[in-house]
Order: sequence, then structure tokens, then C-alpha cells
Amino acid sequence: MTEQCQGESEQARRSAVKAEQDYVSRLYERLDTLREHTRSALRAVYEQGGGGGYAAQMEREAAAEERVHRLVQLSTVENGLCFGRIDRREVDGVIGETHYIGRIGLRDENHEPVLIDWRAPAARPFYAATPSTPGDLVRRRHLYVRDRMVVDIDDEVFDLESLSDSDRRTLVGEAALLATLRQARTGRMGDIVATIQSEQDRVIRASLPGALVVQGGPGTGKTVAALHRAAYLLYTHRSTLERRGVLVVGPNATFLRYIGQVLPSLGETDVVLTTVGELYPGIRATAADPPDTAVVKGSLRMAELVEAAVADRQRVPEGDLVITADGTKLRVDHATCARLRERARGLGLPHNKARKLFVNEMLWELAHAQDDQLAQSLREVEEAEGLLDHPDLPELENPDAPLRTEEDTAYARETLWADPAVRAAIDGLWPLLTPEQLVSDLLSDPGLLESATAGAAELRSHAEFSPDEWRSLLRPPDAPWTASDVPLLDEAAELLGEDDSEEQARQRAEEQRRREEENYARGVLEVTGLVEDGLPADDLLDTARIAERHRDSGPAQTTADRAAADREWAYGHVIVDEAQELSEMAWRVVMRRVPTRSLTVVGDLAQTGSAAGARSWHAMLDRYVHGRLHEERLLVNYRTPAQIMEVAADVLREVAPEQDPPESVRDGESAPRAVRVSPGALAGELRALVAAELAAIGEGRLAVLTPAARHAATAAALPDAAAEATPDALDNPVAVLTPTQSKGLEFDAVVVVDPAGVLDASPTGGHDLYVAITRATRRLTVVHEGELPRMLGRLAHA
Ligand SMILES: Nc1ncnc2c1ncn2[C@@H]1O[C@H](COP(=O)(O)OP(=O)(O)OP(=O)(O)O)[C@@H](O)[C@H]1O
Repeated sequence: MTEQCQGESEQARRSAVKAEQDYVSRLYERLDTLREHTRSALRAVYEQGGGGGYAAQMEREAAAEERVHRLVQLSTVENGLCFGRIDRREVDGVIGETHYIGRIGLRDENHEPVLIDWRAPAARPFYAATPSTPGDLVRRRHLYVRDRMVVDIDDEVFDLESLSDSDRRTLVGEAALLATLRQARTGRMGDIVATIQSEQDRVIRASLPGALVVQGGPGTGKTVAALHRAAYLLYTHRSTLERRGVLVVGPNATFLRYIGQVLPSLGETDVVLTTVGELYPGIRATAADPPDTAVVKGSLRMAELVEAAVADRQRVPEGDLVITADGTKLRVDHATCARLRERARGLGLPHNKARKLFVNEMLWELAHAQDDQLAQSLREVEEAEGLLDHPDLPELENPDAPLRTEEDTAYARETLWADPAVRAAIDGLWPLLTPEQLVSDLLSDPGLLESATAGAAELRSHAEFSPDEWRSLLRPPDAPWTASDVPLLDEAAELLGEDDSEEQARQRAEEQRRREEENYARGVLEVTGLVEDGLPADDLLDTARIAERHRDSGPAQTTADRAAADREWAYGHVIVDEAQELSEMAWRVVMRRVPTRSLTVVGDLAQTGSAAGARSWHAMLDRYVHGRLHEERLLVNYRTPAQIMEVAADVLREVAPEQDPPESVRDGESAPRAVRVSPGALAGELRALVAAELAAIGEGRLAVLTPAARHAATAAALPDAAAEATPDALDNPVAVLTPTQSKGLEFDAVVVVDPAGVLDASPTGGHDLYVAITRATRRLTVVHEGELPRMLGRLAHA
């Protein structure tokens, strides 16, 4: 290009930027106006005061809630309100339309659309158009807006002929996507509304019913696409999903925190984000089982084991049941006890519900036993006194009439139930059980476990456990709950049914209150967090005021709050991330939460780290979705540069040759390398190496990934690093994690310590090494003491 041409092009670009600035400024003015309207409407609701009846109060709360929600939404879209534009082709002399695409839809005062929500059908061409299938698009333009200023534009032209001369001169080079990908990581995943790629768009806009499986290698955008899908579904099916809610299940708390801002940044705050370990309300299971135990606990046979364990708690005494109540010995014979158990079981109700019948009938039996006793002792007295057949006594009208009326017997039942000896005896035969009690007793009592194992094999022939297998389940009674216990608790809850004892009800209410408070606090933090992200000062004031006011009136329950606290909640849609890690038993829990089987399952079979996890999507899911499983594949890696991906591909070829690695979208800035350290010198060398890597990445995040057995020692060598996989681990520039803990995360620089140790740590060590290497967005260093594993032979030594 000549200098003159360059100058002209630059000038044309500047004027195009200016024209876009005028448009964008008008959009922000509109946004400000809408905020002001919403704020005034909210004030008006608050100023109404607290009068009126309960209904009026509830109505006011609902109105306030709706406006707060809208205000939060209008605040979240401040950054990047508008990020794109599409120009359609002229058809039959009718000038082609131009649409601006943004985080939300806006209309001007005449109700004309001025900004199209990225999820609306009209925005679809922005994402779906490709050079080979442009549809009716002439051009797609990305707008770079910072602090309300258009700083740049980036065009992709599909039909050069249709552009005016001045438009042609504004064409600029760098693709929006690459610019985004090069940014340093912040420890929080961002949204990608401006740069969704067409293969991802297919995933995001897939229809609501049925199970969609998204299989894709590391960094292909599975997580981020799944989150955008949640936002898309909420927008498109708002009435269904707002009532039933959307659940996102992720692998751990660090990951949930990492992705936690994506949906709020898209204006969606009412989604439940949780882990499998938290799917059972009231339990927060973070401990992990040894791999062997996790495999047994994850197996479907555990369903039968729990079923047998419940049946074992419905007992028949060895001989007759004999209870001393109120000084009298009452007897119910063995056969009657067995009959009562069978009748209660025959109801087909959960254990705690069927117990009502069992208790009822047993009390009748005891009351009748009492009647018999009474008759017996009366007869004995009469005999002793010689009263029987006494000529002076008037003849009874009906000598066989019972001594007590039905009413007396009913009263006697109540008295019997109040007797601790009676209650203890009946509880021994058919106790009221909580899932926690049942599972804890089962796993800590070898007798119960062995008996349940035998029972499981009787129930279903496939449900056999070897002695080694069932013994691997044994643990101390006070052991903390593990994530693989949660499916057992959920299974037990299904089989036991509600325990309506007062204490349980109180505990549930308490747990619910705690969750509400937590959610509320999190919501406020999110709102105020936005302020730091550049919200105008008057919004800061108002947001804080709203938050305070909101607190005074107590947190109103959102669908998400209610859903999270209710084990039996049926969600409208469930998204499972890192889904390859879920065991068969964990899938049972997930499926219970979504009876309609409207699911998005995202994962990568090449990254399966849990020995109880998936080897095939069909094998894992077919039994639930019966052929309604649609699979999409993502093939492009947006995270890991090509040079690092080549190293990962070597590992994959060794550990899962049937899987193809994804193709990197970009080249890296530095070659991945290996560093050999002499045994004993690791701590000192690691400190220096981490310092050098940090300097190389500038702002950004670094992870030191190490086998679990070396985690403590590695963390001790780096005292300033975040050493635990807590939610805020990624707030620290350096985190020391195991490969398992790093699942789903990404870092500008990754230092893998002791790759041979990673490989040897578990049967799926190769998959873990693949995961570790593919966390890097820019730099990879592998530190080793002994021989470098052969599969890493491509790495050059520094
Ligand atoms: N279209 C896109 N535009 C910009 N960034 C993108 C796009 N797609 C993906 N990314 C970025 O690529 C990175 C990887 O995405 P993501 O974490 O969703 O991948 P993943 O497939 O879930 O990976 P893994 O299986 O390793 O967990 C993220 O930083 C994400 O923001």
C-alpha cells in the first residue's frame, strides 16, 4: 500500500470510528435514561411505606424485587454494552438493514429497536456467518468500546462488492478473537459475547429439549459456551426456566468461583451453580475418597446396596416381641411381627412413610395384647375370688363382649406410644431414619455392610461386591462426607422419604435460612463488585442503598434460592461441566434433578481423571435419555498455543490414542521447555523459576501443578502462593494445585512439577498430565528430577 493510500485508509477508519462513537453514545444515553426510570420506579415503591395488608406488602416486595433485578441487569451491561454490528445485503432495491448487537436489547423512546440482544434470533447472523456461508450479511463489524469510548473497529467483509468505497477503506486487520485471546488472565473467566465462533454458536442455540453432549478437547470453549447457553436458554424460554430454574454443576469450588462472573456479566443472576458434593442440601462434601473406594461408591451397584441397607433396618425379632409396658408384659408373636413388616413393605412407600403403618399396626397389636392381658388378669381375679359362675351375680348380657371399647383401645395405643419402652422396641424394628444416619451407620459398621452386601446380591444378580470391595467402603463413624457419599445420601433420601420429625424440620429450615443469607450476601457482593468495574459513582450510592434496604426487608427468595435448598426440586434445565468426571451414581443424582432430561453435558473423555468417571457418553447416559442424545464436537482450542498443544498431543497419543487433540487457533510467544533440577534442590530452584515466569507474564496468573503426594512440600517452597484449592485461590497470582484441582481452569504460565510422579499417581495419571499441560495460555515449563518421561521428549531443556 502506498503512503497516500495508507493515509486515506487511516482517515476513513477514523471517521468510521467517529460515526460508531455517535451511535454508541446514544445507546449509553438511552441506558442512563432507563436506569433513571427504573431507579425512580424503585424509589416510588419504597416510598409507598409499609401500609396495607399482607397481600399488598407481598406485591410491593415483588415489584421492588423486579426493579432491583432490572437495575442490576442494567448495571451489568455497562462494560461492552454494544460490541458488534451487522450489515445486510440490499435486496430488490431495498436498502440492507444494519443491526447493532449488544448484551441486552434496547429500544428508543419510539419503541424502535436500537440494540439487539445477542441472544435474539436477529443477532444470530453475527455469530453464524462464515466466509463460506455468509447468509445475507455483507459485513460483520466488531466494536471495541472502553469507558464508553469506541477505541477501534474490526471488520470481516463477506461481500466486498456491496460495500461503499469509503467503507472498503476502513477495513482493518486484526481479528477480534485473537485480540481477546492474547489478554492476560485475571483468575475469573470472562464472557465471549463479542467473539462467539460459529461452532460454539450451534451449541449455545441448540434446542431446549433432550440431552446435548458437547465433547471437545481442552480449551475448545466448552465451559464458556455452556454458560452462554444457559443465558441464551433463559432469554429464549424465560417463562419456563424462570419458574423451574437452571442448574450448573461444576467440579469444585475454585472452578465455580472462576466461572461465577460469566452469567452475571450477561445479566443472568438467577442460576444455581454447584458441585456434585453440594447437590444434597445441608451437606457440603469436599473430602475425597481414595480412588479404589471412589470407584466402588460410584458404581451403580451401590443403589442396590443402599436399598438392601434400608431393608435391613426393617427387622423382625428373633422370637416373639416381648415388651414390658407399665409393669405388664406384652407379647406379639414372631409370625405377626413378620406379617406386619411385609404389609408395611407391600405399601411400596419410602421407609419413613411406611413406618407410619407399621407403627400403627404394631400399636394395635400391643393394645390388643394389653386387652388380652386385662381379660386374663380379670379372669384370674375372678377365679381367685371364686366369683365365676356365682349364683348371686346377674348373668352378663354378652359374656364374650370385649372388656374395652374400640375407643378405649385407641386411647390405650396413644398411652403405649408415649411409653419409652414401647417406642424403643418399635424403633428397633422399624426406626425413623435420616439419610445421614443410614449411610453413616452402613459405612462404619462391618456387620451392617456385610449384610447389605448379601442383600444387594439377592436383589439383583449384577449387584455383587467382592469382600475387598465392600471392605474398601468402611470408614470411622465421624469421618467427613466425601463427594462420592452424596449420591449415596441422595439414594437413601429417595428410599427413606421425608423424615418429618421436628428436629429434622428445624434443621432444614435453619440450613435454608443460612443458604439464603449466603446467597444474599453473595448477591450484594456481586452488585458492589460491579461498582469497582467502573460503574458511575451515583450508581454506587444507589446500589448500596438498595442493598441496605433490601437487607432490612429480608432477602426475598428467588427461584434459585428455593431450588438450591430443595432436594426434590425439578430444574427446567441442567448443565453439567467436566461431565466426564461424574460416576454412574452421580448421574443418578443429576437425573433426579431434571425429570424432563433437558440437559447440556460438556466434557472431554480424554481428560477423565476419576477412575469412576466416563469412558463413553452413550454408556453413561443412554439408560436415562433413551436415544435422545445429540452430540456436538468442538475442535478448535482457543486457550493453548500450538507449540504447547504439540507436547500435549504427544501425551494424548500415549494415553488415549483414540482421541484427537484439538487444533490450536494461535501460535505461542515462547517455546515450552523442560528444566532438570538435582534431587534435593527443587525448593530453591522452583522459587527462582516461578519468580522468572511471573516476571515474564507480567500481570496474569501462574499455576504450579504437582502430584498430590508432593503438594504440601511444593506449597511450602512457595510461601506466598495460594496453597489450597479454595474459591479465592485464583485471586493470588500464583496457585499450587494438583492436576485434578486445576480441571477447567487456565493460567498464563504453568509449571508442571514431577511429571513422572503425575503419571504414577493414579491409573489415569496420563490423563492428568494432559490436563496439566493444557492449562497454559502462554508459557509451559516442566520441572523434573529424574528422567523426563518419554512422551515429553519433544521438550527442549532450558
Ligand atoms: N469464542 C471465543 N472468544 C474468545 N475467547 C474464547 C472463545 N472460545 C473460548 N474462549 C476462551 O478460551 C478459553 C478456554 O475456554 P473454556 O475454558 O470454556 O474451554 P473448555 O473447553 O471448557 O476447556 P477444558 O476442557 O480444558 O476445561 C477461555 O479463556 C475462553 O474464554
